[in-house]
Parts: sequence; structure tokens; C-alpha cells
Amino acid sequence: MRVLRAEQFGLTREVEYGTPEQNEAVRQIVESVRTEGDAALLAFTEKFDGVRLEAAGLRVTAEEIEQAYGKVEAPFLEAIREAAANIRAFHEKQLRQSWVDVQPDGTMLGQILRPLKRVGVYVPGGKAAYPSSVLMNVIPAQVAGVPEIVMVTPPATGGRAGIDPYILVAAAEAGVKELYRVGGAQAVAALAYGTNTIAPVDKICGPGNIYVALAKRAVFGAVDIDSIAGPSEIVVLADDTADAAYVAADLLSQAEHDEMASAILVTTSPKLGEAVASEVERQLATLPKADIARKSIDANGAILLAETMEEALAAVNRMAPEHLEVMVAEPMGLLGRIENAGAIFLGPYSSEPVGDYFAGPNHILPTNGTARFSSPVNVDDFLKKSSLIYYSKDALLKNGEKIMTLARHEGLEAHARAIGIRLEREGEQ
Ligand SMILES: NC(=O)c1ccc[n+]([C@@H]2O[C@H](COP(=O)([O-])OP(=O)(O)OC[C@H]3O[C@@H](n4cnc5c(N)ncnc54)[C@H](O)[C@@H]3O)[C@@H](O)[C@H]2O)c1
Ligand SMILES: N[C@H](CO)Cc1c[nH]c[nH+]1
Ligand SMILES: [Zn+2]
Repeated sequence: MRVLRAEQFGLTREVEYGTPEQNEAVRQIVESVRTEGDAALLAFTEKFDGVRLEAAGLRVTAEEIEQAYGKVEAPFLEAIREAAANIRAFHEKQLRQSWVDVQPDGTMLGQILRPLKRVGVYVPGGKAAYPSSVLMNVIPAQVAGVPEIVMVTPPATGGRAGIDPYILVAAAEAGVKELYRVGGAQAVAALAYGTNTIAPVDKICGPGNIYVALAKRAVFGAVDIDSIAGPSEIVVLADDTADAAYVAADLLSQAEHDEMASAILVTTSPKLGEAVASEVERQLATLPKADIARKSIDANGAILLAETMEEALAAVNRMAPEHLEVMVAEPMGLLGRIENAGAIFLGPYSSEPVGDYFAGPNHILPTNGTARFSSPVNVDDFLKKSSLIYYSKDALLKNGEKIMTLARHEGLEAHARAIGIRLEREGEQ
């Protein structure tokens, strides 16, 4: 792994996300699906996923899901059910209620929360199967009360024939009723604009590779999106008390997701840096996905050496990583100084996969520095708010002049008169 001085790590705000070629490819895919619908969807599915389908075959049937149950083992079912319960319990704590505040003069002000009507959830499946992402997408939407949850996932998970049965079982366990075998930018475009087969949604959530992330960014505005949850990232912030083997294992846990994933150690200890570099090499050699992890570590892996914890924290906050592990003697003591991170894992036993699969917080997290302003997927993503305003006659008579003053300062006479006409008429009575 490259060793760099933390202060020299010139990580500035990224202006362009993805290469120009990837951006152009996504632009063309999105535009074709928008204008040609199912025909383009099927053509891109054949081109990028190697699967030839008819429009009628896009929707996954109840029989397929039933058959999938026959292919998964009992320990998987037990684990996914317990994970689902943890994720549901965590997200239920996020649920907020509508509220109304009634004042003595009869004024009523409030906020009404309603679930979005129809949302699309993307479950990745290009290089690996992600049943866990089914739960992370679907459960918060259910907790919010979304009536129509549409799931899409590539038709040949990890290049194998068909959708991974564990994904199908996770979808059934989560209660998904509408599921299509389509992935990549074409799936995002279909959800956003609709085709003959897939009705358009109000919002698209879920993680994916660079093509999925760029497509979500491209359709934002036509629909809402959660965040740019692109290729995975991990930053480990460690001092000389950290265990090099643990740090290396956690860095590799994210490197194996994607050649574009990134894994960075920020440390005040050159000795730990050296030990982690050789541990990464040792552990990488035996990984089944060593080819992907190798490319990711070579392209986007680094060890940043900082003089002080202050400097280390500045580098972390500048990167705004998707996942931050804090492996220092007193992790709680640093918490208040971490400003930007999608999820923060404290101490040696909170290894990143604890959050990926089981603890309960969402694993769909902002990447590429967007944790500066974006949040993990959460129940609020699936709710919209309407403000509620009721003014009594007394309240309008009391405040009308002030409203007219403000309107006239903006040069908006019609606004002032809309109030004035009521003051004249009601004030006379
Ligand atoms: N940030 C998060 O919250 C989070 C969570 C889980 C996973 N992830 C990330 O999700 C990603 C999953 O990626 P994946 O590839 O396994 O699955 P994916 O489903 O995101 O992407 C696969 C699809 O990409 C499309 N594609 C592949 N090559 C293409 C090309 N050259 N041109 C156009 N389209 C192409 C294909 O249509 C394919 O169906 C990884 O990067 C992983 O790190 C992120
Ligand atoms: N680490 C991923 C988010 O970047 C989520 C995940 C799902 N399965 C394994 N990992
Ligand atoms: Zn992961």
C-alpha cells in the first residue's frame, strides 16, 4: 500500500465523479430508456448482463421465489430473520409523528408526515449477491408506511445464471411484492421514467456501482434519490494500540466489493502503518476475491501517516468516508471531533461487517465525500412533509399589518392586498 504523509494527502473536493467515458455511457443509457422504454431496457440487459429477456419475463414470479426457499439453508434464514429484526427495531426509533401546535388565539401550525406512495429500491448484484441490501432498503420504507415498494436487481447475480436465491428469499422475507430482474443504469432510468412494464416511482434508493450511482445522480429531479451510495469506502483511524491484523482485515472487507472501492488507514504510528501494509499483503493472498481487492488496494488503498491525532482527524474529516473505524486507546474520547462520516465504528470489536449485516443501522451510506452533507438511508427518506397553517380571524387582524409591511418591502402589492382586503372587511364588523 502507498504510504503518504496525511498533510500531503491532497484530497480536495472531487469535481467529476466517474470517468468522462462512464458519465457519457450513463447519459446515453438513461436517455435511451427514457425515450425507448422496454426495448432499450432489454437491449442493455443483454449487452451488460448477458441475459436475453422478453418484456414479459422482466417481473420475477411468485413461483421463482418459492423455489428459491428450497435452495437456501436454515442458518441463512435464521441469520437474516434476526438481522431483519435488528434493522426494524433500529429504524422504528427514527419514526417521527405529524404534529400540530394550537395557540391561544386559535392559530394552528403543524407538520403532516405522509409516506411516499411508490419507491424503487436498487439491490446490487454485478459482482456479488447482496441480500443484506434488500433489508436495508425495504425495512425503512416499510417502517415509514410506503404502500408500493418496487425492487430491481441484476438478472444474473455475479454473472451466474439467474438471480441469487438468497436475494429472492431476503425479498420475500422483507415482504417485497413487485420485483424486476434488471440492473445498472438502465434499471435506475426505468424506475425514474417508467416503461410499459415498470411504472415510474417517486424516489430511488439503494447502493450500486459507479454506473448505478451516476444514473441516480442523472435522474435526480425527475425523482428523488437517497444519496450517492457508490463504490464502498473504509477509513480506519488508529494509534499504536491497534491490532494490525484487525485493521488489515477490515480494510480488505471493503476492498473486496469493487475495483473502485477504497481502503485507507490514517495513523499516528509508523510502526502500525508498516505492520498493516504487510498484513494486507498476507491476508489478501488467500481471499477468494483477491483479484478485485488487489486492484482496489493498488488504485485506492493508502496508509496516511500523521504527526498528531489532530492532523489525523483533519484528514478523516476532509475525506468524509462512508465508513470510519476508530481503533485508538480511547475511541469515545474522539467522537466529538469526528465531523464527517457515514457510519462510525468504535473500538476493536465493532468491525465494519457488524454494521454491514447485523447491528441494525443502515449500510446504505453516502460515498465519495458526500457524507459532508448526506446521511445513511433512514425512515425520513421515505416520508414527505406538508406544513399546516390555520389562522383564526383574531390572528389575522392582529398580524395582518406586519405581513403587509413585509410584502410591500418586497414590492409585492398583490400579496399585501390579499391581506388588506380581509383586514378592511373583517375589521369593520
Ligand atoms: N455505498 C453503499 O451504501 C454500498 C452498499 C452496498 C454495496 N455498495 C457498492 O455497490 C456496488 C455493487 O456493484 P456491483 O457491480 O456488484 O453490482 P451493481 O448491481 O451495482 O452493478 C451491476 C450492473 O452494472 C451494469 N454495468 C456493469 N458494467 C457496465 C458497463 N461497462 N457499462 C454500463 N453498465 C455496466 C450492469 O448492468 C450490471 O447489471 C459496489 O461498488 C459496492 O461497493 C455500496
Ligand atoms: N459495505 C457495504 C456498503 O458499502 C454494504 C455491504 C453489504 N454486504 C456487504 N457489505
Ligand atoms: Zn461491505
